[in-house]
Amino acid sequence: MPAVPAARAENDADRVAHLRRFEILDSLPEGAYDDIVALASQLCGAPIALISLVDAERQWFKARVGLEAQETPRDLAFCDHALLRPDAVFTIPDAHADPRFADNPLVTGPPHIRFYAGAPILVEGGLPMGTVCVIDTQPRLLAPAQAAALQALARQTAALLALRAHTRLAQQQAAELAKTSAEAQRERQRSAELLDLVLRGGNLGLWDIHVPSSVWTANARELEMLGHAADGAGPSTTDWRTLIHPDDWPQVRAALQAHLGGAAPAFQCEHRMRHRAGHWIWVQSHAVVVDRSADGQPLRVVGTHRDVTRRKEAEAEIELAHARLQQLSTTDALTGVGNRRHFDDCLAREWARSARTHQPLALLMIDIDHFKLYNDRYGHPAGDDCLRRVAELITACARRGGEIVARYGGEEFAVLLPGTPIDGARAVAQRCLQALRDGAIEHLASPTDGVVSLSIGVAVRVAGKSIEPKALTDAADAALYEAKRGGRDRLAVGTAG
Ligand SMILES: Nc1nc2c(ncn2[C@@H]2O[C@H](COP(=O)(O)OP(=O)(O)OP(=O)(O)O)[C@@H](O)[C@H]2O)c(=O)[nH]1
Repeated sequence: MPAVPAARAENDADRVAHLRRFEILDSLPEGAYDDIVALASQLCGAPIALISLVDAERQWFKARVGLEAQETPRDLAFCDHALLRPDAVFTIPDAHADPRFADNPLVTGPPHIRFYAGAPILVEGGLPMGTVCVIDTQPRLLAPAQAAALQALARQTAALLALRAHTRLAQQQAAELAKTSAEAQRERQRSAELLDLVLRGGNLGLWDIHVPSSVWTANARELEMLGHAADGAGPSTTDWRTLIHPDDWPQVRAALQAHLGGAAPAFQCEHRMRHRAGHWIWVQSHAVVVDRSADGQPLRVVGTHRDVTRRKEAEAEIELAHARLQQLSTTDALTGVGNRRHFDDCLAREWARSARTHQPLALLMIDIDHFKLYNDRYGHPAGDDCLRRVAELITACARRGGEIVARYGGEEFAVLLPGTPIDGARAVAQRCLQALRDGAIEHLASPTDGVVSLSIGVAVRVAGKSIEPKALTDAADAALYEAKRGGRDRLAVGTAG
């Protein structure tokens, strides 16, 4: 008659799943479990003692004494029967006399079981995982104290399983924590790399000011920008204010105070900073308050600096070029005094001023006498030299400041005298005539004294609603004509319009 397998409990699948969660099946031997079977064998005086865990189709021995086999099929397992009465010690006093086991190969063959007693190992929730059991080759019984000891050892085994579960959970949590913290570390690293990339890509130095102490710290790029070693050896001062150009300090302070006081969302400004080599570099500065005290006082400001020295230099060059261009566009190339365009602009401007202030505006129209004859006699290049010299002499006569000397036409000059009444204008004209006489530029072809002379028309007007600037130029032209007609080397004053 074959062995009679135990009936399966309804929750057997749950039980097996629970057992497998301990991940103990097929694990290596462990001292704590070995101790339990050694104790069971000794306390019960049995040659064989096992911790048998009942898997789906086998029983596997976590610890054993007196038996070679590591596992047996579940159908042959005495322990499987013990699971049906979880609260009691399952005992077979004599397997030969029990029809369920008499033909069991473990009874008829090695290890020749006659006696079996198994205490179920009950884990949390009351599910039996297997038994702590003792086996003898002789029929017998357990004393009540031995049965109680076997149950105590089964509880110890359950406690070991619970401990194993807790340990594994703790290990898993520790591993997850380590993973999370490694991920957080990696994330921090990535952020730092990204920030570095942004700072490098934008060529930005990073700085940090502790506001109450004004102590300044900076990253490697900032230090490098200021000429210090990137290894962190910064400027000898920790007070950032001493690094700022004194001329720029008021502007920096105002921008900073606007932000610290809440009037501006950020501190932004361009200013110069001291380079270690002694020169100044231009930086574009951006910063924000990142920490405030409980009462709202700024504690920490973090910002960036971009070196904009090259841009600033380029801007200065462009400005200079622009100024040069501006000057070129208003200057007569031959004589260096203002050109006609400049004169026209100045006349319009001064006319408007005269209209506002009711101050007189005087104009001298100055023409070189017999200049055609000069060119004819001395040649055109000498004529050019003569024009330059005359321009110099006239400019020297208009020395009050505010006067405008311009080349009006070929050998004709104009001097505009803002705020000058007729007497003053006449005096300037006289000085010009005298300067030419004193200058004594040889002009042997001139019927007038053998030196270059001038004819000057003088006119003065106060601008008004019904009078145009042309009135002034026409009057000066008419006066000039009078001077020519009167014999040259003289001035004539235009009549008041
Ligand atoms: N060398 C030189 N000559 C110039 C320049 N611009 C105008 N002239 C000459 O100046 C002369 C002006 O001659 P005119 O207008 O006849 O008058 P003028 O000979 O000075 O005689 P008056 O004005 O009547 O005294 C002309 O021969 C022009 O060629 C210049 O830039 N350089």
